[in-house]
Amino acid sequence: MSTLPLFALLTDVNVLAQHGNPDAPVAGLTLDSRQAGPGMLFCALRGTATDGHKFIATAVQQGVGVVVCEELPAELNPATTYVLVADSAAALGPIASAFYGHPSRQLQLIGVTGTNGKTTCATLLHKLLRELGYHAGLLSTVQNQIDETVIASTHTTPDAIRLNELLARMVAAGCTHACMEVSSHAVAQHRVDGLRFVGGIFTNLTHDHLDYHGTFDNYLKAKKGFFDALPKTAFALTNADDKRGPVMLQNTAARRATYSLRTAATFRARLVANEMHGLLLEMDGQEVHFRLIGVFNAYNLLAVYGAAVLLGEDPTEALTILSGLTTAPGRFEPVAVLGNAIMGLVDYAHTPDALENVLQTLHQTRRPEQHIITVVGCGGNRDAAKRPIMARLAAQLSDQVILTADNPRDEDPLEILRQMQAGLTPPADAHTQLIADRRQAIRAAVALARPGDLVLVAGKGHETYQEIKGVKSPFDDREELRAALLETN
Ligand SMILES: CC(=O)N[C@H]1[C@@H](OP(=O)(O)OP(=O)(O)OC[C@H]2O[C@@H](n3ccc(=O)[nH]c3=O)[C@H](O)[C@@H]2O)O[C@H](CO)[C@@H](O)[C@@H]1O[C@H](C)C(=O)N[C@@H](C)C(=O)N[C@H](CCC(=O)O)C(=O)O
Ligand SMILES: Nc1ncnc2c1ncn2[C@@H]1O[C@H](COP(=O)(O)OP(=O)(O)OP(=O)(O)O)[C@@H](O)[C@H]1O
Ligand SMILES: N[C@H](CCC[C@H](N)C(=O)O)C(=O)O
Ligand SMILES: [Mg+2]
Repeated sequence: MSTLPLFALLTDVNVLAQHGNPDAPVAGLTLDSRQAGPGMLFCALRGTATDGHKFIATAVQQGVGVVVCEELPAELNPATTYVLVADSAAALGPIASAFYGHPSRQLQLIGVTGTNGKTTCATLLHKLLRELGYHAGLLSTVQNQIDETVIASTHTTPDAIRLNELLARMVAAGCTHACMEVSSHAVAQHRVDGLRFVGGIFTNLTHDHLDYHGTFDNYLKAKKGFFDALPKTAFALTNADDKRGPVMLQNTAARRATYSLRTAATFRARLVANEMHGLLLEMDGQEVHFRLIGVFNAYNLLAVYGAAVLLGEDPTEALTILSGLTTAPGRFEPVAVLGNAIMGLVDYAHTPDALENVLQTLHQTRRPEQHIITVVGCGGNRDAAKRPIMARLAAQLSDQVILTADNPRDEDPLEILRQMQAGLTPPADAHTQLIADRRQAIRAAVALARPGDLVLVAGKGHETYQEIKGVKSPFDDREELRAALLETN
């Protein structure tokens, strides 16, 4: 087993005190005592449910050689080295980066942050770089990729250890570029600390995750923290049309650039046509057709185009490739069945803004006689404040709505539905139903549809499971919708 001496991992860490052997060999890293083993470094993190410091003794019993912590245990094991730091989470990024040979420094690493559009932008940029001929990696909510090899994803942004391990695998596979999503949780939990980015993209900021961040201001600060940490060699590309776009770049050392559909900006686009089969945009003076649908995707496309140009790619070549790209899985994904004229759509809209955008897009592009039937829910153990807002938006912008379960996790599915229902005002009640079982809800929506109508199943997109009471069972909106459409054929 190859090891590295501890001191080599602490170069970028502010160590307050150290007990034991500074050259202790480190064979692996973990932040979870349940994964701890001989010769490993255990980093004790203060979490949301518990405190990793409680598990130091267990980790030591399991043979870890090094413990990184914010508070030393009362009794120290003479065979273990203890490293005291002010913030373990902030120390872990640089430690993981050093352990895996600073992979981010060997890649052109681009991070995308914002409430909505991260997966779409990161995936489009990855596809674009691949078509330009580069070996490139992707870290996203849907999946991680090394070129075309898929590695399952558990988080939008993995923890610092897994993140650096994946980046190192990309470097080993010959990748020159990597595109990744940077979630607000990741910034707040220092998952990306110690990485060297060559560019950052901001999409937008609207309501989400207030359960975790407490206030909108904290949520904004988490996103802004990513840009504050960018080096001056990087670019920072923001959405000038978003109210919070400019503030993101306020304190960044990076080269600033903007994109806009409405105002003067480094990268400009004009909407020529927004239709069910795609967008026609004038981008940087050239009129181009794109296969993605909806004005919100015009922003994603423009951001990716801007990033490609800032990376030094040829603008015309970038536009030509972008024009042929399809979107990320489960994002405005059509589900059609031969012989059935009902138009099915699966989308990952799980925030009020995303749901409104998708429904507005359907309004802007549908024929007048087409009805919109929406199936939507809200996740359990997540921001409850968005529940009534999402139900109200769904009811306002659809002809029929079915409220249903979306990963209720540890919560009572019916209670989540009641909280959603509280957002409805009387006339909306008449065209809204509650069907907790998502399969039944999708079937009921299809049964309500007439030929030509639109059935939108929102909130789960690419997900292939439904999590109820801690148990994940296979469930895929696309398969369920397809099965329901086949049944009514
Ligand atoms: C709320 C949140 O972000 N939780 C993440 C956090 O866990 P936590 O703070 O709850 O950890 P904890 O259970 O309190 O434990 C504290 C520490 O003790 C350790 N421990 C715990 C028990 C034990 O026996 N031994 C032990 O060592 C844990 O490993 C941990 O290091 O740190 C863990 C390790 O990095 C993450 O896996 C976990 O993600 C959970 C599963 C999660 O659901 N996260 C979601 C909310 C999330 O991060 N989402 C964002 C995307 C949001 C978006 O895209 O909009 C993401 O980036 O994926
Ligand atoms: N630029 C955008 N502005 C607003 N809404 C968008 C935008 N792009 C996508 N959406 C909507 O948000 C949904 C989620 O998009 P996407 O997966 O790209 O976002 P994300 O930021 O990665 O989300 P998550 O935080 O869950 O990782 C899409 O299915 C679509 O409904
Ligand atoms: N990244 C988001 C995704 C929510 C998707 C929705 N289907 C849910 O499970 O709540 C989160 O973890 O809050
Ligand atoms: Mg995502």
